[in-house]
Amino acid sequence: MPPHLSARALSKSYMVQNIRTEALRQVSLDLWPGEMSLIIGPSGCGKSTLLSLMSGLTRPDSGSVHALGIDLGKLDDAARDAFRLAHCGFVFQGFNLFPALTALEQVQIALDYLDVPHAQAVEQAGEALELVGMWRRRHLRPAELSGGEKQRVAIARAVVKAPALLFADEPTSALDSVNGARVTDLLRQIAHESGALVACVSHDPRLIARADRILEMEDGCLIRDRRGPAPALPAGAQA
Ligand SMILES: Nc1ncnc2c1ncn2[C@@H]1O[C@H](COP(=O)(O)OP(=O)(O)OP(=O)(O)O)[C@@H](O)[C@H]1O
Repeated sequence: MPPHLSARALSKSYMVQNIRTEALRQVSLDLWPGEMSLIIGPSGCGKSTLLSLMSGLTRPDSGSVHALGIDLGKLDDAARDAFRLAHCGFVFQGFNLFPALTALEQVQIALDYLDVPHAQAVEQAGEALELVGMWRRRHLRPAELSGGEKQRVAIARAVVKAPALLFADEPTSALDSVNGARVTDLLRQIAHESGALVACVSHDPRLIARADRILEMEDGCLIRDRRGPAPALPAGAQA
């Protein structure tokens, strides 16, 4: 099976007040569907930059990203936006939920952007909430949910359109260790059951045991790439 995402010799630097920071130096990697890869490393080593380049949110200074066989560097901004809308889901540390919307509406709204008919959007949103164990709390607004529950709603919103590529940037950093572990297990379960490629950034070494693959970064470079110790979740397992 070919990789769903191939990065080659990716480099990115930032200039701030005449000081250049090399955030990423010649990073190459392949990611496959059905796997949850964890990108770890110390603060400032380039993890978020790598995720941003791989998802087409940012352009590299040099190097290339092929995602689902498409060279993202050849797409103009509008085409990259369309690619992300169609194929990518994102989960961020701050949940990014709308305060006024219920859990069901938060998820349903992701389908409105894709012009999915209302009744179908409600049904799919319900299924996504079921997947993350939040169906029974679908009428609640963010202020009425715990941090772990909010992150599960955010994950439901990211997966409701069945993206081939799911990117998570520090999805557990606002959570205690129990909820952090549950959210990580859920991301892995989604990779295994839906076949999505899941790339997750974290500086939390406790998550290493829960990933299929661990990519370790230091100073803008990928310094280690290994398989995780986590056994596959049994079919139908609840994270
Ligand atoms: N938009 C930006 N402008 C200037 N410098 C940036 C920008 N984004 C990242 N950097 C710098 O690039 C380097 C890598 O940042 P990045 O956010 O990718 O690291 P990280 O490993 O995700 O860090 P953390 O774990 O703290 O979130 C850092 O030195 C950071 O200060």
